Formats: sequence, C-alpha cells, structure tokens
Amino acid sequence: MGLSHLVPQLSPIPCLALGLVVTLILHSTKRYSLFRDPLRHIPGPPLARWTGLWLAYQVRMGRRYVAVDQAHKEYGPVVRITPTHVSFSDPAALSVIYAQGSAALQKSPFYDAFVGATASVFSTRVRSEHALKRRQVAPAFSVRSLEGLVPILHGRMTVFLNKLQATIDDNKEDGYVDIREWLHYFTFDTISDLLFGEPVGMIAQGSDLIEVKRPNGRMYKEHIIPIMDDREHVAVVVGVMPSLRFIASWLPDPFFIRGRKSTEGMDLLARQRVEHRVAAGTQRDDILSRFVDARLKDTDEVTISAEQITDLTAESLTLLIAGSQSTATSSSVALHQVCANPRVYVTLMAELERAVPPDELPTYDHVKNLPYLQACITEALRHHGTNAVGLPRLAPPGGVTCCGTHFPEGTEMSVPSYTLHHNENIWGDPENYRPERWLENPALHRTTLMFGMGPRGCIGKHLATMEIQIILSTLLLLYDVELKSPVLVSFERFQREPLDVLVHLTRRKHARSP
Ligand code: HEM
Repeated sequence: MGLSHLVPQLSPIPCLALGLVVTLILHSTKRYSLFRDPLRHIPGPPLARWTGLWLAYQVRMGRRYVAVDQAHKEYGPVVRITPTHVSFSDPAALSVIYAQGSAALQKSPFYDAFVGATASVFSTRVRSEHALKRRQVAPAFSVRSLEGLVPILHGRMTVFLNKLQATIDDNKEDGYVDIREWLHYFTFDTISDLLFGEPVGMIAQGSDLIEVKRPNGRMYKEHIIPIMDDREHVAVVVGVMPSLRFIASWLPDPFFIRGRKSTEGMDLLARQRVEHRVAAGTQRDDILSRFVDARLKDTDEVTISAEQITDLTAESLTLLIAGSQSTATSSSVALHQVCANPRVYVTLMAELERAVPPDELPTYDHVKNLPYLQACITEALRHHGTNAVGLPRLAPPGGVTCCGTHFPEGTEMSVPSYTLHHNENIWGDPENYRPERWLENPALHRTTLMFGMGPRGCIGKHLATMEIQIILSTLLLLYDVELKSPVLVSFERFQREPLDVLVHLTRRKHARSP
C-alpha cells in the first residue's frame, strides 16, 4: 500500500468556503454572537475570532498541532483558536481542564463527530453514561487482567516475526520495510485477538485488505488502515466545525464521500466480529467475554439483546481503532528514535542483553520492569507523541477560572499536547530525544498528556505499554536496524502519525530465533 491514502484527495477550498458561509450564519445565532462576545479579550489568529474555519483548515491539512503551537508563540499562553475554543499552553491549566473527580470538566461537542450508531466510552459526553461504560470496559484493561492475556500477545509476536522475516527474505526491491505499517498489522491482529478471540488476519496476509459483508449479504474487500485514517480525518474536521456535519452529504468533495463509506466499512467489520463472537459462545477468556459478563451482570439478563450488540459494536470499534493505531505508531516512533540516537541505542541494548537470556526471545516478564526501556518509550511519546492535539473540555455551568481568567459556561478549553511536550520551561531541551530525563526527574510525569489526564484518560495505557515493551525489545534484540531517513515527517488527524517509518532489518549475529 502506498502513501496516496495519506494525502488529501482534492483541494479543501470548496468545502471550507461553503463551511465559512454556514458557520457565519450559525455563529451569529449562538451564545458567542458577533455582537456579544465574552472571549473578545483573548488574543489569537484574527480569522479564529469569527469562525471555526481557521482551525478546520489546519486540521484538514494535517497540521493543527503546528498551527496551534505557532499561535501560542505569537499570541501568548492563552489563545483563542475558534470563536468558542481557548487553548492554554501554561501547564497550570492542566489541573483545571483535566481535573479529577467532581471538578472534572465534560468533553466538548467535538467528540460528537466520533459517535457512530451509538456513543462509546471514548465519545460519550454524558457523565453518568461514561461512568457506566467505563466501569464495564475498564476492568478488562487492568494490569492484573491483562497479565492473563500475555500468552496471546506472545503468540501473535511469534506469528508476526515469522511473516516479517519471510517478507524481508522475499523483498526484491530496495530492502526497506515500512515498520509502522507492519506494526499496525501486529497491533490490529492483537487487539482483535484479545477482543474477539481471533485475529482478523492482517499478519498472515501481510496486508490490511480485509473481507467485509454488506447488510445485503454481498462480500467486499476494504483496506482497513486507510479507511480508519479517513474516518478519523472526517471526524476531526467535523469535530472542530460541526456545521459541516449537516452539509457534508451534499459536498462534491470525495473526501467526505470516502469518509462516510469508511464509517460504514469499519462499523460492518466490528458488528460482524461481535455477532460472530457472541453467537460462538463466550468460553474463551477474551475482552469481549468480559464485556458481555459485565453487561449481563448489570442488567440481570441471560442473553445479549440487539441493543447490547449495537453497544458492544461501538465499544469494539473504538478499541479496534484506539488499540491499534496509536500503539503501532508509538512503537515505530520509539524504534526510530532509539536507532537515530547511537548513545541511547548502546545504553538500551546493554540493558536488554542483561535482562534477556542469550538465545531467548524477550517475554513480558523479562522486560516489564526495565527502567531505561520504559524511559525510551516515554520519551518517544513525549518527543514525537501520537497525541499532539488539545483534547477539548467544556466550561461548566457558572463558568470556570483558569490561569487567572474566568471563562463562561460553554467555552471549549484545551491544552495542546505537542506544545506542552515541547515547552522549554518544563523540558529545558525539548527537541532532544533524551530518555535519561525521566530517570533523573520522575516528577515530569505530572506534566504530560501522552495518555490524557483525569477521568477520561486512556483506558488502554497498560496494554499499549506492554505491547511497546515487547515490540521494541524483540525487534532490537533480533535485528540490526538501519533507518532510511533520520527524520520523521508527520501528518495529524486526531492522532499525529509519521507518513512512514522505513527500516532495513538484518538479523543480528547470534540472533535468537522466533
Ligand atoms: C501508545 C498508545 C496509546 C496512546 C498514546 C493513547 C492515548 C490516549 C489519549 C491521549 C486518550 C484521551 C483522549 C481524549 O481525552 O480525548 C485516550 C483515551 C482512550 N484510549 Fe488510548 N492511547 C493508546 C492506546 C490505547 C489502547 C491500546 C487502547 C485500547 C485497546 C486505548 C483505548 C482508549 C479508550 C477507550 C479511551 C477513552 C477513555 C475514556 O474516555 O474514558 N488506547 N488514549
């Protein structure tokens, strides 16, 4: 699969121009009207004062994190990025915007764009609904629960290594493989195995082309990775400019048409897997069986209803996407960063060689407590994090005071993760990839948004960490890694992802066998 799916299909100008007209009409009827503007004293790009178009354009072009970061450099720590959205680069804002407990702010309407047939634990904005969903989903992702699933992870890794090696042996072109793409096959198959008890088969095929059944029974094949990308891209554009949601169907731009198709393809895939899994029984101890048990316990029912299938589909879809993309990207970025920094590479290899017996492949037990390995992963998530965006929350009734200013009810507020993770006042040398900083000063963990913060923080943090620990240690102990380029070029949708991570892999002398 080439890179073409990552590049926007047509110029976004026509749809954004139409969006401008609609926004201006809607804007003048809302709380933040052109004539009664409670945020008029907040500086920011001039267009952003009047319309969401400025931000929507940056999102559409995949450079929101750069544009917001530049806006902070130009206008200061508190910047208006849409008529209703204020961005804070001051770390003091973290404890207000991503507060814990009863002080927690709700997610903003941005997340409505991620709702499919029904809201999931990620997309719901209703506090009570979120609490219920989180209670049903979270136990499956505790460290204790996940440790029971480690054999599945190891099994997937063995299949992955065999297929990767066969591909390397067959590679008749320039000898480079896009390790991000391969790791996406690994993480997608792994989360699908953990969820439904079987992988979708991307590793076995060496491709993301998956067969999906339409409601009319006809089978068709879809490349899953680009449809996930398109789905996410449409959601973030519509999320920052909800007025586009109503006109998207009429826009001639194939971008939106592709986006709608994408939603359908992913929904069908998730629904079929859930229905198949539920029909096959729940004997295997996978994540879906734990969801089913939690739901049946909550409702005192003995069988799953059609409504619960829709609900399970929404959760599974979220987990398939959240659980594969970010982990694949983060592990390929960590591999890239370690290999681009010879000093870090030497230190990490020494730790790995000490921890993993010769002739053995790393297991989770070997690598789970290695401090330098963990520091390398955390530093990759900071330096080139998949989460670069500001995760928007809503000022509550009565408003909220943040960084010395009062913001009225309904103001969208966020701390942009990229800007936070590259703040010189916190990190000193933010552009350097330097894992040691986490060992020197563990308190730095308090000023990061890699996995979010507060009650809406990442549910899959432990799973992602386990997977990245196993992936990174295994690839480094098995292969000498040559990078095609020392620089990563990224494109941002909801997540910020490198376009590719091309590596040349050669088996190390005395390498262990899968
Ligand atoms: C390195 C990998 C990962 C990163 C960097 C990451 C990052 C994040 C971030 C920043 C959030 C907060 C989003 C927001 O507030 O809008 C989040 C939420 C979430 N993540 Fe992850 N994630 C990763 C892996 C995973 C995995 C493996 C899963 C599950 C299999 C997962 C499932 C979720 C879910 C369900 C939420 C929503 C939680 C809620 O709202 O209660 N993530 N993640």
